Amino acid sequence: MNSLPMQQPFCHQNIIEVSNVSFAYQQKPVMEDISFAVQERDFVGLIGSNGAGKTTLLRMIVGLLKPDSGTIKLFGQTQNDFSGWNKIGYVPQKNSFNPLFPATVREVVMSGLYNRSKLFKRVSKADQLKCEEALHAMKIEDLAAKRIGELSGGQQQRAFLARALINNPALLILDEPTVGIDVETQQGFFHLIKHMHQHHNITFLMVSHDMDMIRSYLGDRPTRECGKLKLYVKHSHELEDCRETNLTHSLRELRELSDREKASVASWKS
Ligand SMILES: Nc1ncnc2c1ncn2[C@@H]1O[C@H](COP(=O)(O)OP(=O)(O)OP(=O)(O)O)[C@@H](O)[C@H]1O
Repeated sequence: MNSLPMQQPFCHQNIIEVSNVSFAYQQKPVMEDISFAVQERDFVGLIGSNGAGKTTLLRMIVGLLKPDSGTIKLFGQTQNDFSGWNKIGYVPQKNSFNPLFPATVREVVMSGLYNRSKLFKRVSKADQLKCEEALHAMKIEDLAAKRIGELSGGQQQRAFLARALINNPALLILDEPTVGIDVETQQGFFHLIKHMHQHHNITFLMVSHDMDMIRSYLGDRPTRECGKLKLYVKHSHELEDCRETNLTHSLRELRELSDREKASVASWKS
């Protein structure tokens, strides 16, 4: 009998696996024995009252805080073994920048590319191109040369999203990304992240207090509750499809590609 474990369908792979995690600040417990998993192509909305520990949890996931007990795996590896940090884009809770902060928007966005090995290298043409693409995606090309501190809160938030996008992340972790952003920009932003979720194979973990947005995209009821936290989850396509193999996904991608090509030929002809 074949004793090999059955291979998981592609998009059922755990991207984040939080197992029995507890954390306290100076002996004051924030969460106890939390476990959940985020699978590839999930969009997870993390909801909870003020002080429930949402930011603390995100900071543990991205390695800025260490759980007191329990483990967190990323892309199947423990955080100690994990080296693919550039696969993760993280936008922390809104910061307000001192208007005198010297970096320009372009420099802030570019800094998303730097890790220890790149810090002292010259910026390549390819890196510049990535930066321009990220600025373009967030529609802030015209602000690129401005000092980040001169921007409005919403514009700063876009710059931080561009910074998170520059590495073309597989996982985007957002902590209340639309706080302080006007309604129109919020709608544009949600439209963009939904598009990224449905068409660009990005997995999302997002803290938000915007229940209208959460319900409209992720449904009325939480899929899971752990401690004081509620998780609203939507997979990027019908889960039934995932019972198939990778082939379903490949076919879907081929179909989407061919639709896009048809659309671009049609627009070229007209
Ligand atoms: N650096 C810190 N030192 C001590 N206590 C902290 C620290 N950061 C957060 N806390 C406390 O830990 C608890 C959880 O904070 P956290 O910021 O994770 O909550 P949250 O769910 O993100 O809240 P909010 O919705 O208000 O952003 C709160 O009681 C908070 O006061």
